[in-house]
Amino acid sequence: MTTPLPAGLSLSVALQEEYTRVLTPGALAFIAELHRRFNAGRVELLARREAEQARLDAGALPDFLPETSSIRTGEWKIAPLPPELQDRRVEITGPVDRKMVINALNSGAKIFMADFEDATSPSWDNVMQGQLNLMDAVRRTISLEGGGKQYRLNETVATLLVRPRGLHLPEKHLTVDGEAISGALFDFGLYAYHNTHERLRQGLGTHFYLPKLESHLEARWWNEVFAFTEQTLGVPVGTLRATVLIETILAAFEMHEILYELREHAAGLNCGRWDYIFSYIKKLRSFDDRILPDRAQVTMSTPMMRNYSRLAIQTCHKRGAAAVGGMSAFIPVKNDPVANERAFAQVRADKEREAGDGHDGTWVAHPGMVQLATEVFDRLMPTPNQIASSKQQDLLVSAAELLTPPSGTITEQGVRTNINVGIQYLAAWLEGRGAVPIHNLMEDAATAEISRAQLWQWAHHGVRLTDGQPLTPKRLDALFSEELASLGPDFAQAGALFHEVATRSPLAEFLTLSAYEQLD
Ligand SMILES: CC(=O)SCCNC(=O)CCNC(=O)[C@H](O)C(C)(C)COP(=O)(O)OP(=O)(O)OC[C@H]1O[C@@H](n2cnc3c(N)ncnc32)[C@H](O)[C@@H]1OP(=O)(O)O
Ligand SMILES: O=CC(=O)O
Ligand SMILES: [Mg+2]
Repeated sequence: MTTPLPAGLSLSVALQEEYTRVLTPGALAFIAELHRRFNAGRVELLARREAEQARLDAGALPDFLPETSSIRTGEWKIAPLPPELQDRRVEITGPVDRKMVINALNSGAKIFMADFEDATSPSWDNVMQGQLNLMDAVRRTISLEGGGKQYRLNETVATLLVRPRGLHLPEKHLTVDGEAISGALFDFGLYAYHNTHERLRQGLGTHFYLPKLESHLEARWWNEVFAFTEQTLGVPVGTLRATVLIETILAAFEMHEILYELREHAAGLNCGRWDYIFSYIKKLRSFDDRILPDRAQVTMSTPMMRNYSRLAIQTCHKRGAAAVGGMSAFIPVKNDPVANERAFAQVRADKEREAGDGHDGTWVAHPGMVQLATEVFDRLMPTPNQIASSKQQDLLVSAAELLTPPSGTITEQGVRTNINVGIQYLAAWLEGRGAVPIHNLMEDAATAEISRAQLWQWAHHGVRLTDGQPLTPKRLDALFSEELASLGPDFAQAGALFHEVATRSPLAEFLTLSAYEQLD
C-alpha cells in the first residue's frame, strides 16, 4: 500500500493498486471505528445464539416472547417509506460480479439486491471487486466488454440494495487490534462510506438487506450501527434503510420486535425461505418429531411455510412496511423446452401465491424471470404495494402452526441429491462462485445448507427411508462414496469438506465458516 494503514489495522494480503480506491485511509478509519464500537456487541450476540441453541437442545421450543408482548399489540409504525422503496414488485438478486451487476440493474426489475451473502463466495478479490463494482454502479460509470458484448447501464435501472455478510462471518484479511473484522461491518461500512453522499446527491437513500438475524437484539445492534453511520457521515436519520430477511425460525417469532427496533431505519421484511428451512432443521435438530422430508417436498405451499409467509405479510402491513416474498429456485433451462416450460410454470405459481396472499413484491434469480413475475404482480396487485389493504388482517397463527413440520417422505434419492448438490456447490464456492445452476435449479449457500443439515439430521436420528431401511452413518458414508465417485476426482476437496460438515457432531453452525478457512 502506498499510504500506511491506520494504527491497529493489518492486512494479510498485498493491496493491489485498484483496491486502494476502496480501502482509502478514510474508509479504513471508518470501518476500524465500526469494529471498535460494535464488534464486542456482535460477539455477545453470537454467544447468545449458542445459549439459545443449548436451550432448544435441552427441549425448549421457540415461542413469542412474553416480555415484548406490548410491542406486538401496540400501535406504532415504521418511518414512512422513501419513494424508491414504495414499489418493489419484482426484485432480482445476484452476486456482486461486474457483469451480473450491470445485467441485474438493466433487467427491468424494480430493485436489485447485490449480494455479499448467500450468492457470493467471499474471496478477497470477490469482495473487493464487488465494492468497486457497486461504487461504479452508483456513479453510473460501470461498464464491461466481454464475450463479444459491450455492457453499460440503461437509462432506467433498478434501485440498488446491498446485502452484507451475516454476523457470523469474519473478513479474515483485515484485522483491527489483532481481531478479524466482521464481514458484515466490512461490507456494510465500505458500501455506506463510499456511496451514501453520492446517492443522496441523486435523491436516493442507501439501502440494505440484513441477513440471517435470529432476534430483535440483533436488529437493535444493526440499528445502532446505522445510527452511528448516519451521524458520522453527517446525513439525516433514515437515509440508511434496512429490509430484514426473516430467514430463521427464531426471527419468525420476533417480526414485530425486529421492525420496532429498526423503526427509523426499516423498510420491510423478506421471506428468505431457503435459510428459513435450514434454520428450522438446525435449531430443532434435537427433536425427533420435527424432521423434514426430502428438500423438494418442503415447498411454500406446505402449511408451515405458508403460515410463516402470511404472518410476515400481516406484521409488515400493520407496521407500514413492505412484505417481500422469496426466491423460487427454478431458473430458465437452456436446450430443453419442456423443462423450461415447467420451470416457468413453477415460478408463475409461486409468484401467484405470493401476490395473492398479499406480498408487496418478490425475488427472482434470473433476468429471464423478471417479465413473468412482473406480469403476475401487475395483474394481481394493481397498486404499487398492498400495505394499506392487507389481505392478512384477520390472520391468527400460533407458535405450533409455525413449528409443525410438513408431512412427506425421505427417500434414498433425496439423500443422494443432497450429497451430490452439496459437493458440487462447495466445489464451485471454493473456486469463487457463490451461486450456481445445478440440475436446473439455482443453488447458493442457503440451499446447500439445507442439503447439509438434512443429511446430518436424517443420519443423526437414523430415519427410515421409503425403502424401509434406516439411514445409518455407515449407509450415509457408502452413499457419499458412490456420489463422489460419480462426480470424479476433481471433487475430492469439496467432497471431504462437505462430508465433514454434514456428519460432524455437534452440527457445525454454518458450512461457509469451515469452507472459508480453505478459501484464498
Ligand atoms: C437463497 C437466496 O439467498 S436467493 C438470493 C441469492 N441467490 C442469487 O442471487 C442467485 C442469482 N442467480 C444467479 O446467480 C444465476 O442466475 C444462476 C447462477 C442461478 C444461473 O446462472 P447461469 O446459468 O450462468 O445463467 P445464464 O447462463 O442463463 O445467464 C444468462 C445471462 O443472464 C445473466 N444473469 C443470470 N442471472 C443473473 C442475475 N441474477 N443477475 C444478473 N444477471 C444474471 C448472466 O450474466 C448472463 O448474461 P450474458 O448473456 O450477458 O452473458
Ligand atoms: O436469502 C434468502 C434465502 O432464502 O435464504
Ligand atoms: Mg438467505
